Amino acid sequence: MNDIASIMTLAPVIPVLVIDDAAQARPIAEALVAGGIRALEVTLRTPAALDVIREMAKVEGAVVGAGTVTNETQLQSAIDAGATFIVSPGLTEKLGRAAIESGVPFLPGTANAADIMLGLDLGLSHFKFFPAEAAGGIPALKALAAPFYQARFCPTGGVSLATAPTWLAIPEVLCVGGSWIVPRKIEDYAAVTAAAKAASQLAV
Ligand SMILES: O=C(O)C(=O)C[C@H](O)[C@H](O)COP(=O)(O)O
Repeated sequence: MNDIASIMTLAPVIPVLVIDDAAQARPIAEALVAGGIRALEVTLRTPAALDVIREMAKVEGAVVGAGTVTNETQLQSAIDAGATFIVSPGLTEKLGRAAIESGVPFLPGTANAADIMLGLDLGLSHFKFFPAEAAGGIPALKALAAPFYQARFCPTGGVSLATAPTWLAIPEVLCVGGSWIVPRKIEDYAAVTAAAKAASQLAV
């Protein structure tokens, strides 16, 4: 799995994970994979995140990436922990160049035309659209996708199971991202598998 397009098309949804306890990493990843969701974005928002990546990477079928990567140091730590793709909330030239140089599949956040132009200049073509709802929602992405017809997107930020189908109906959208599948306080792994199943069955 060495290109971002393949990772984006494993399932219609990439779950955005905020996990506080590394002991929950494997059961959560197993529950998601059982529900048909393989690409897992572990955000670097908790002290446990790098351990979570290490644990999830042991789960068969899981394709584990790091999210909330904002600089080169985090990029390297995530790769060292076993992240096989990298997601960032925004795009800087420094981070973009470092990610490209490392060879890791990279999905940088973009919210406007200038962000996308920076990405295209760097040779990137697949972007997160973040924060999707707050940055103008579906009308904004449709307007951006017209001039940047070569770009492909993963809208993230405010997307839900209810709104995902409308986003996924946009031809330039390969998948959506969202935190709704795995709540931060989790007790019921069967519910995670059920939510993953519902998400994995969305039409693309
Ligand atoms: O952590 C990152 O790298 C981000 O860019 C932010 C997340 O992708 C969104 O916060 C998910 O949004 P919700 O699904 O509305 O919770």
